[in-house]
Amino acid sequence: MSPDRYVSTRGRAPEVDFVEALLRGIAPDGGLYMPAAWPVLPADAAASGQTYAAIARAAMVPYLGTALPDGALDRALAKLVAGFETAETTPMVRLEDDLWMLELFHGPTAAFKDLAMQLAASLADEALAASGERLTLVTATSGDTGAAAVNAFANKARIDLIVLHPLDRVSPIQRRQMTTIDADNVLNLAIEGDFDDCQRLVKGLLADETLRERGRFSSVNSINWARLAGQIPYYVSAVAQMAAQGETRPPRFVVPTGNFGDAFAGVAARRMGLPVAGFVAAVNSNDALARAINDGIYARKAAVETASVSMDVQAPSNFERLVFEASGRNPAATRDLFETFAATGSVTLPTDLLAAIRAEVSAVSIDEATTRTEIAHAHSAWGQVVCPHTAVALAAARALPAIDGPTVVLATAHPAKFGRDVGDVLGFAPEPCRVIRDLGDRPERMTVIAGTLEAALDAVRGFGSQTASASRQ
Ligand SMILES: N[C@@H](CCOP(=O)(O)O)C(=O)O
Repeated sequence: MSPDRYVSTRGRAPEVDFVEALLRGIAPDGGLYMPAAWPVLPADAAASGQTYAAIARAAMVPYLGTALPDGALDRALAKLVAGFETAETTPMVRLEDDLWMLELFHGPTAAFKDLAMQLAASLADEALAASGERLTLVTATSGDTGAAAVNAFANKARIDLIVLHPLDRVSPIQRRQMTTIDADNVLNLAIEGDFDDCQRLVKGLLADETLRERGRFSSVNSINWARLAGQIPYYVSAVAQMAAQGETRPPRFVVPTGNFGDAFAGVAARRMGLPVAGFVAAVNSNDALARAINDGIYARKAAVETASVSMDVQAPSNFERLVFEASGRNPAATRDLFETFAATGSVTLPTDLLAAIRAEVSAVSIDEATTRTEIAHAHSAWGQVVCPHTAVALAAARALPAIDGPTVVLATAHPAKFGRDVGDVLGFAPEPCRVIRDLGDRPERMTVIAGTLEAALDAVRGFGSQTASASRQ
C-alpha cells in the first residue's frame, strides 16, 4: 500500500496514481479518491523556522510519487508562495493566550482556496504538457472555490474551466472575481438554484458520456484529492509557527466548514502524524454535517441563505471521505450509505460508525445572530475585522470547553469579500486588500441558466470549440 496510489471510497474502480486522481477528479464508480495508505510526516516537518514551501514539500511529496515531471512540485510551490502577500504565506495571530487565528486569505483571491487551487493548476498544467492531452474542468461554487479556480486556471492553454454558481447567492466581490477575468477558456454559469443544485449538476456533467469527446473531464472541487493534498500543509505550518513562539502542546483546530474538504485535510494531517488534540467543524444554519455527527442522522434539507455564503452547503461532499476512513476503509459500507442517501435524502448512521466519526471530529452549528455578534466581538475584543465564515468558527471556538492546549481557528477569507454583511455589523466597510482593490470595474461575463442537467449540458456543449482551443496553445 503506497500513498501515491489512490483507491475509490466505493471500492469498484481501479487504483490510479496522483495524476490520474487529479485529472479524473472523481472515481468512475462515483466514489472519491483516497490515498491507499497514509504517509508519515518527517520528524522535523513541524519544527519551527521552516518556510511554507519547505513544509508543503515535505507534506506533499509522498502523495505525488513519480507521477509528475521532476521538479513539478517545487515549481508549483515557488509560484504559489510568490502569489501571496505575506512572507509566512499563512501567518498566525494570537488572539488570547490559548486562542490563535490562522490567516489563510493572503493569496490572489483572498480566500483559503488559493492555497490548493494554485498548486492544482500548476500540477495539472505540467501533467497535460507531458501527455499532450486537454482537460475540461467543471466546478460548483458557493463563492470562493469559483473565484480561486478562475484565477488559477485562466488562460491555461490545455484547460477549459466551467464554473457553476447559484444566481444571486454569492457576494458581489466573489461574483466579480469570477466574472471579470478576461479569459476565453473560462465559462461562468449562474444557476437558478442553490449551491447543492450546482453540485448536483457538476456530478451530472461528470457522469455524462457525450461530453467525453472533449478529452478529459474533471472537477476542481474538493472532491478532487489534489485540492485536499494542497490544504494539508497549512495545518503543519500552524504547528510550526506556534512552536516558534514556544507553544508545543497539540492544538485543537476549529474549521469553518461547507464541503468539509478543509477539515478533512486536517484529519489527513493528523493521520500523517501531526500532533492534534481535535477537530471541530463549525457550520452555519446549513447544518447537515452537525446533525449527522450530533444526532446520528445524515439528512438533506433545503439550503438557507446566510452571511457565510461559502458554507451554504447541505450535502458536504467530503463527508464520504470521513465515513470511509471512520468505517475502517470499508468501501461496501461507504457505498451503501451514500447510495441510500442519494436515493432517499436521509440515512441513519450505524452506532459503531458514528462513534468512530465522533472520535475524528465534533461539530457545532452557529446561527446568523451569533455570527453577527461574533463579528462585533472580534472587533471590540481583539481589534480584528473578520469575515462571517471566520466568525462562525470563532463563535464555535469560544463556546467549546477549555482544553490543556491552544485552539486554532482557521480564518478562511478576507472580510472585504463580504463587505456588506461585515460593514452592516461594524458600521464601517472593511478595508479592501490589494487583490480586491485591483478588481476595478471591468465588465462581467456570465450566462444565467435553469438548474437542470439539460440546460447545463447545452451550455457546456456550446463552449470551448476546438478552433478556440487550438488558438490558445
Ligand atoms: N465553499 C465552497 C463550496 C465548494 O467547496 P469545495 O471546497 O468543495 O470546492 C465555495 O466557496 O465554493
